Amino acid sequence: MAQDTDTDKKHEDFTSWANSQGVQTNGIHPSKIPGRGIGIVADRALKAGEQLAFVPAKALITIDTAPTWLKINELVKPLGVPEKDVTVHGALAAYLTTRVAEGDERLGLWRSVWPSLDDFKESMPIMWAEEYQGLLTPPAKDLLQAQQQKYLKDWQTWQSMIPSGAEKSFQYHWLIVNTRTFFWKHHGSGAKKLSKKIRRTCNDDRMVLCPFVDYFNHSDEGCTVSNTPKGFTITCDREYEAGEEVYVSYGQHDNDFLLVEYGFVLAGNKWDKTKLDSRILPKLDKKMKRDLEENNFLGEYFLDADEIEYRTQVALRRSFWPVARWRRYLATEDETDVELAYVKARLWVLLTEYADEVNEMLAILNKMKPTVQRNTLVKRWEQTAEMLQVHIFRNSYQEACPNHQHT
Ligand SMILES: C[S@@+](CC[C@H](N)C(=O)[O-])C[C@H]1O[C@@H](n2cnc3c(N)ncnc32)[C@H](O)[C@@H]1O
Repeated sequence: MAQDTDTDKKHEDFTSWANSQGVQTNGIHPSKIPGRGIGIVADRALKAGEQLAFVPAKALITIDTAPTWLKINELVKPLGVPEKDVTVHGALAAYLTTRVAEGDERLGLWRSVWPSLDDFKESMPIMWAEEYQGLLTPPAKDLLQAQQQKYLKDWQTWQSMIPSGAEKSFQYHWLIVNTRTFFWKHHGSGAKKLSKKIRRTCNDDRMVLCPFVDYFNHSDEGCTVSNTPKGFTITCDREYEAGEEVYVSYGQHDNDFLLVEYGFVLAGNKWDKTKLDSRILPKLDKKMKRDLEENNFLGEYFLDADEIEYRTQVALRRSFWPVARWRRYLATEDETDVELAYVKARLWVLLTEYADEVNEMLAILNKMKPTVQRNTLVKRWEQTAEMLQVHIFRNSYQEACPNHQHT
């Protein structure tokens, strides 16, 4: 109980500090939410269209804040790193790491409400033991690999700037930036001082840390987050009852992406889908891959609970049709009933093989000690199984040949 009071006090103090920085909040407060860390909750009944929060530009930590101190222009050359490799993500992580090591007071209250390194060790796959990483779904494994490479590149760029022995702190702050930044397109004069090359790369990751707004948890639908040169505004998307959690949406992300980038999966996610590349790519020979690549159809084969995406359909047909027949399909999408029945049968086999893999993974996971990591993995594999089952049923013999009577 005493701990909860401490937790409340911490968030009250941070909110007062944020207010002193010009952050306006209306009808909402931060609160502990089981399974979601801290989130934002309605103080009272809220109406659609109400402004819930405003964060002025001066309260943000941006590439404009960081380089003034990091003097990126002067530092990039001695770092010996090509300018194109300098990311805003890495710069912000280096900035936070060094400021924290120097005991920056401004960050003190804000940091006190961030998740701990131990929280990340449980939730973020990049911090998991290899035993758990090896049990991720294939699409999540691909995402994790890309993230690990991104991290490594940033670490190699910035390590000479980081106080010795602070790699763990850099990694922690890199994850803070990964999970708590928002996209802001209005960089100010600080960014203009950066070389053109760096600014070009900044276009790809215009990340900013936004006090208070970084308390909002994600849902597939949520309040509107808008930004202007003046700052960020959060506008209520619908009616909320007092005590109800209020969300924003971080984007139209599937659960493999949410898991790797943010450390959670949603129970109901209208944007959820699963990638079939690990099943389809091995069925393609060199020539098939070349044909697909020439037509911009190589890789990124998804299905969701409703449909098998068009590029997946295209790749599947290339895996067993002669190229001339496949090109006709690309041009007209025509196919006979017999051809369609055959496609369905091949799809059924592919999805059934994947479903067998899912069941094997679930059997392994179900024998493991129920930790947070293991439970998250079980959820993700079960969600994958559900999406596959819909299409296994739709492409089953009975569905493909509804007029056929079994005797
Ligand atoms: C921008 S922060 C939101 C505030 C955060 N919950 C906290 O405790 O400070 C993003 C992180 O919140 C958590 N999160 C956001 N939405 C979530 C959700 N719907 N379910 C579970 N965790 C969520 C994840 O750990 C994510 O990395």
